[in-house]
Amino acid sequence: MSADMDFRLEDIDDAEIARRLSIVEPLTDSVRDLVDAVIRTEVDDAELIAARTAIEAIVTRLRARQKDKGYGVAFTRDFTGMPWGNAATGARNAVAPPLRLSKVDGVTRGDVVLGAAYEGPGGHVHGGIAALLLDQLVGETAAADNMPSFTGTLTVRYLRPTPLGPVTLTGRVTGTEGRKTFVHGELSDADGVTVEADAVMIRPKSFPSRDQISAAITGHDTPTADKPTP
Ligand SMILES: CCCCCCCC/C=C\CCCCCCCC(=O)SCCNC(=O)CCNC(=O)[C@H](O)C(C)(C)COP(=O)(O)OP(=O)(O)OC[C@H]1O[C@@H](n2cnc3c(N)ncnc32)[C@H](O)[C@@H]1OP(=O)(O)O
Repeated sequence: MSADMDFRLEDIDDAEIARRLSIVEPLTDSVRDLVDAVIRTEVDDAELIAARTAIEAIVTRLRARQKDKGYGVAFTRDFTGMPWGNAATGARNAVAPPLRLSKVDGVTRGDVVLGAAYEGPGGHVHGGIAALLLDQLVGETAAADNMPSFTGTLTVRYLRPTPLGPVTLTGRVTGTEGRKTFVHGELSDADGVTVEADAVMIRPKSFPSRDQISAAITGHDTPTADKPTP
C-alpha cells in the first residue's frame, strides 16, 4: 500500500501555510457556494446556460497548470501534514463540508453544517455522507503523532434520520490490541445522537515509519526539527 501513497515535501513554514490557506480556502468556499447555488437556484434556462459558459471559462483558467492526479499529502520538514485534497476535510476540496476536528482530553470533536449538497432522503443527510464524516472522525481519533491508521472495518448504525443543518461529531478510542485501535464515533444533531459507528483501525505492517517518510521526502535519514528559512 505504501508504494502507491503520494507523500511529498513542501519546504515551507507555518507562515507560508497560513498565506496559502488564506488564498485557497476562500476559493474553495466559493466553489462550495456554487454547488449549493446550482442545487437551489430557480433562475430560468437562459441564466443556467450563461452560468455554465462562465463556469467553463473558469475551469479552463484553473487547468492552465495542474497536477496529474489528486493532491496527495504534502508534509513540511517539521512534519505538518497538508491533506488539502481530503474528501472530508480538504482545504482545497469543495466536496468536503469541510469537517474540522480537534482532540481535547482524548476526545475528538468537530462541528459542521451540512447543507443541500449532502442530501439523501429529502431534507436529511445522505447515509454515505454520515459514513464519510464518521470514517474521517475515527481515522483522526486513531491517528497518533500525525501518523494515520487505516479503516479496517467501519460499522455504522443509523439510529434516526439526520436533518440537514448543523451536526457535531465526537470520537474516542475504546481500546488497542497490537496494531489495531478500536474507536467509537457519534454524529449528533441538537436532539442527540443520530448515527453511531464502531471502527477497527489498523496501522498497516507495510506502512512506512515517520522517519522513513521523512527520509523519502527530504532525502535525509532522520527528520530535522529545524524550520526551513522562509
Ligand atoms: C495517508 C497519509 C497521511 C498523512 C497524514 C497527515 C496527518 C493526518 C492524520 C490523520 C489523518 C487521518 C485520515 C483518515 C482518513 C480516513 C480513514 C480512511 O478512510 S483509510 C482508507 C480506507 N481503508 C483502507 O483503504 C484500508 C484498506 N485495507 C488495508 O490497507 C489493509 O487490509 C489493512 C491495513 C486494513 C490491514 O492490513 P495488514 O496487512 O496490516 O493487516 P494484517 O497484518 O493482516 O492484520 C493485522 C490485524 O488486523 C486484523 N484485520 C486485518 N484486516 C482487518 C479488517 N479489514 N477489519 C478488521 N480487522 C482486520 C487482523 O485480523 C489482524 O488482527 P490480529 O493481530 O490477528 O488480532
